[in-house]
Amino acid sequence: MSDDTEAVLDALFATIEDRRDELPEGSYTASLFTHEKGENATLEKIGEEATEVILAAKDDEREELVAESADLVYHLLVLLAMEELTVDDLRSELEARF
Ligand SMILES: N=c1c2ncn([C@@H]3O[C@H](COP(=O)(O)OP(=O)(O)OP(=O)(O)O)[C@@H](O)[C@H]3O)c2ncn1[C@@H]1O[C@H](COP(=O)(O)O)[C@@H](O)[C@H]1O
Repeated sequence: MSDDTEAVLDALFATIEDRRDELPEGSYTASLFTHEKGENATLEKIGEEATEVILAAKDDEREELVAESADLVYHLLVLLAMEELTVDDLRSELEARF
C-alpha cells in the first residue's frame, strides 16, 4: 500500500470516528450510527455493496468495480468504528499475514 493510500484510509477512518462521536445533521455516516435498525443497517449495506462488487466483476465493469469496492471498504470501516475497533487493528491483522 502506498503512503497516499494509507493516508486516505486513516483520514477517512478519523472522519468516520468524528461523525460517530459528534453525529452532525445531514451526515450519511452519522445516520448509520443512529439508524433505527442499529448495526443491522450497516451490515445490510455491506451485503448489498458486496453483491454489487460481485456483479461488477462478473460483468467486467472495471470502473463500477472500483466504485463499488470503495463503497464496500467505506461501510466496512463504519462497522469497525461501530465495534470500537480501528483501522490500526485492520492494518495489524494484514501486516501479521504479510
Ligand atoms: N466514503 C464515503 C462513502 N462511500 C459511500 N457512501 C454513501 O454510501 C451510500 C451508498 O449507498 P448506495 O450505493 O446503495 O446508494 P444509495 O442509492 O444512496 O443507497 P441508500 O443509502 O439510499 O440505500 C451513499 O449514500 C453514499 O453517499 C459514503 N458516504 C461517505 N463517505 C465518506 O465519509 C465522509 C463523511 O461523509 P458524511 O457522513 O456524509 O458527512 C465523506 O467525506 C466521505 O469521505
